[in-house]
Amino acid sequence: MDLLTSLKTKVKERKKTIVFPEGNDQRVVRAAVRLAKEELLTPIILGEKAVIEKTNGAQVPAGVICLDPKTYPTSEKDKMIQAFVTRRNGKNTVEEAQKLLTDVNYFATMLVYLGQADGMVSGAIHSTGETVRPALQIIKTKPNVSRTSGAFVMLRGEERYVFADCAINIDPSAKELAEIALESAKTARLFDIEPRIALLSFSTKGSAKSPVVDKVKEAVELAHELAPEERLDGELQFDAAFVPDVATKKAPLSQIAGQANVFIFPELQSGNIGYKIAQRLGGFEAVGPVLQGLNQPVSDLSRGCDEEEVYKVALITAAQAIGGK
Ligand SMILES: CC(C)(COP(=O)(O)OP(=O)(O)OC[C@H]1O[C@@H](n2cnc3c(N)ncnc32)[C@H](O)[C@@H]1OP(=O)(O)O)[C@@H](O)C(=O)NCCC(=O)NCCS
Ligand SMILES: CC(=O)OP(=O)(O)O
Repeated sequence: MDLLTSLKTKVKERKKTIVFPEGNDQRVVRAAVRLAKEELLTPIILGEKAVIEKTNGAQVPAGVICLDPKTYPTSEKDKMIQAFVTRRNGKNTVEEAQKLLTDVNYFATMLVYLGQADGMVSGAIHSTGETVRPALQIIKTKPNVSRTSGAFVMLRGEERYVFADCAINIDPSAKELAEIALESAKTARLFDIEPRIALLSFSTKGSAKSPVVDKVKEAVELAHELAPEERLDGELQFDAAFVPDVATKKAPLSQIAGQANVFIFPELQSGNIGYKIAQRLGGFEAVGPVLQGLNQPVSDLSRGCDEEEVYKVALITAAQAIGGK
């Protein structure tokens, strides 16, 4: 079954509510309206109804909730402010909370935190920092996860891979890299990919020496200790990880080399550049970033996304809300 069909089947059974803070962006509004019409999820679009309908170019159908934070009932807003201050545990005052909650990403994240939505999709017009910071501060990571990270599912014909971290951690430590690798294995399984994980480098099995290579080697050791059952290896160059002939020459003893389908980049510059090259030169569709390791799903779009990508990322967010990772 292709990715889209399997996601639709999954989310249709247990319709989730997803909040879209960017009600003034046509790609977002049209994708949300489509998802409602197809009865795949219940969208909450933030903004004034008249503006949302103008953005859509038509009235929004029944099943779409338009919610304007500016006219949100005072009693509900007060509850939200109190919940925010409590969650921030001394890090923000009531005055700061009032100001922050005028930001649609903070407002939408609080709807998720308070259980009024099951997930959030934003980032079509907001930067990654603006989109994910509220989630990092409010929703936070799951008990055994110290850092959230961003994975892309890369699709081309029958090919399906996971690339991470392409979105969040600028220079992860060895421990964080190990965690990113193991969280990416869970993301892979969410997309029916049985993970074979390569921790990438410019070195294969000691061919180059550098502290940055040592970081990747240490991450491999830590990941093996944390999850000995996972099929994982490194440090590997991309060709050694992906091309069987090259793997035979560069890493003949590796069980993963030449067969990897989950690629872990050593830091964010290579991860973000790598996925965009595969997307723009390699003709892969890049779906994501899927944020891994959060207590509740929040997805950050790329600002270069189109309506189709918003549609798919929303389906993924709903699938994350259902679980099964
Ligand atoms: C994600 C990012 C915005 C966080 O930066 P920041 O908000 O300045 O981070 P801070 O260190 O001030 O931390 C803010 C909060 O988030 C938490 N946090 C930061 N990074 C986190 C992570 N990866 N996972 C979990 N929590 C994180 C901090 O613990 C802190 O929580 P607290 O306020 O409760 O103490 C930053 O790492 C970043 O800019 N990454 C690159 C994003 C990007 O441009 N990607 C390319 C395009 S996708
Ligand atoms: C994921 C990503 O690179 O996002 P943007 O293109 O919005 O910076």
